[in-house]
Amino acid sequence: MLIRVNVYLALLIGSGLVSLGIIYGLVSNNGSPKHEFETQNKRKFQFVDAVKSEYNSDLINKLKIELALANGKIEQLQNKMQGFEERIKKPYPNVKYLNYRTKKRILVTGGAGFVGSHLVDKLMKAGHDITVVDNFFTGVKANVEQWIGHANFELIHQDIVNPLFVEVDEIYHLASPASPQHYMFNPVKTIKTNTIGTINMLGLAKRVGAKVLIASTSEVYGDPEVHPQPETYWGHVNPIGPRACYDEGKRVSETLSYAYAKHEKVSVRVARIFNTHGPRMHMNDGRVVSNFILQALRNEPITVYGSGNQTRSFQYVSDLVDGLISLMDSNYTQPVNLGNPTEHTINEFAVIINNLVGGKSKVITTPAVEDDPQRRKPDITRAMTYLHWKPKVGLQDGLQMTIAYFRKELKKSQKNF
Ligand SMILES: O=c1ccn([C@@H]2O[C@H](COP(=O)(O)OP(=O)(O)O[C@H]3OC[C@@H](O)[C@H](O)[C@H]3O)[C@@H](O)[C@H]2O)c(=O)[nH]1
Repeated sequence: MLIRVNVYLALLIGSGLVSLGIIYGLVSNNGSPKHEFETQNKRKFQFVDAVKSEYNSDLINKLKIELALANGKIEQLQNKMQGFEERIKKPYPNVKYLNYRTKKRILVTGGAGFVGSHLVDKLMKAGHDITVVDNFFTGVKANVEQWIGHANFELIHQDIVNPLFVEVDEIYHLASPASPQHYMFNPVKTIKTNTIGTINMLGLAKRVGAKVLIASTSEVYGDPEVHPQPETYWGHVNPIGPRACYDEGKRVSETLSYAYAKHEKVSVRVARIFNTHGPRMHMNDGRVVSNFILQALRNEPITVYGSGNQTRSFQYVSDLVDGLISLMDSNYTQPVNLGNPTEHTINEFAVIINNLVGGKSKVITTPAVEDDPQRRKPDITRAMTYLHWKPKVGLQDGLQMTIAYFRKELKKSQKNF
């Protein structure tokens, strides 16, 4: 019994001592229990604040990621919608009504190309029946897609090196690669197109009694020794140089035209086309205008081949199309230069284009191109006299439209990658 009482006492004293110890500990540590309570509370709040701010920054980061994902999805949907909108068939552009007396059946070879498609637009709008034949080497269906399905329009996928049998009243023979990079890609093919292809078109014209316009080029003058170049100048062409497939090909094309005119009584027109630019030039056309514009838009160095002192004169595509139609409609059968006589050096073009684009590209010089014509400017007296034609679109205005086109194309192509 005594032992049990002692144990109780010991326990009581022990627990009392422990309590005292704790109270002492608390008091000796921070002064008063109230203070300790406040400190603990403060700590608790600090802890809660820290947790809160960590939670907040986690939350913000999470929200940021979700926002970025949502933005990505919105952009994807916008692109999809734009794709759908582009696929929705737009109504055809207005086409004039022509009766059977005034409506012509017209064949445009190379009609899906840069110049050809603009010509097709104008002839379609004028109300004629148009047949386009193209092998799509440099032409693209998109250039004529606005007419596909129209009752006045037909598209034939064929190479004109193979004979073509259609009934037409007029033939605009534009089919041939025209950019030096493209025509040098397969010189034999370029020669075949401009010789066999031209024979096929002249043969067709002879068979059906059609009038035929041959798209020739300023390149028939080669690296000219006469400046500016009148149609009476015979030219200065290297017959075995890298450009010969095109230059000589077009010269044979002209020769064939006048042989058919003289001996087969085919009604021919020959347009000598000078440098031209405008929308629907190929993105990788390789010619100076498209190269410089794309380089300036991408802030890449502008590549001037050689000294840059060589000159060119650029016309806008709508002027050329007007000239081609005026020539076809005229009674004039000798070759006619179609070009804009405003002449600039390539160095000047680099600056003009860079400024118009508002780019920061620097201009660099790369090795000169073999047989590059050093000066080129059309004498357009003939066109003015016999066709009453002269270019209407100024260089800067035309370039603005070409730049706007490439800006749009570049955006499209960037979206697709
Ligand atoms: O990036 C380039 C591209 C071209 N050039 C130069 O710019 C000048 C024009 O060259 P392009 O390739 O545009 O065209 P070219 O005048 O040589 O040939 C053109 O002539 C008239 C048309 O019939 C044809 O479209 C084409 O053959 C050349 O002196 C060429 O060397 C550059 O300095 N840098």
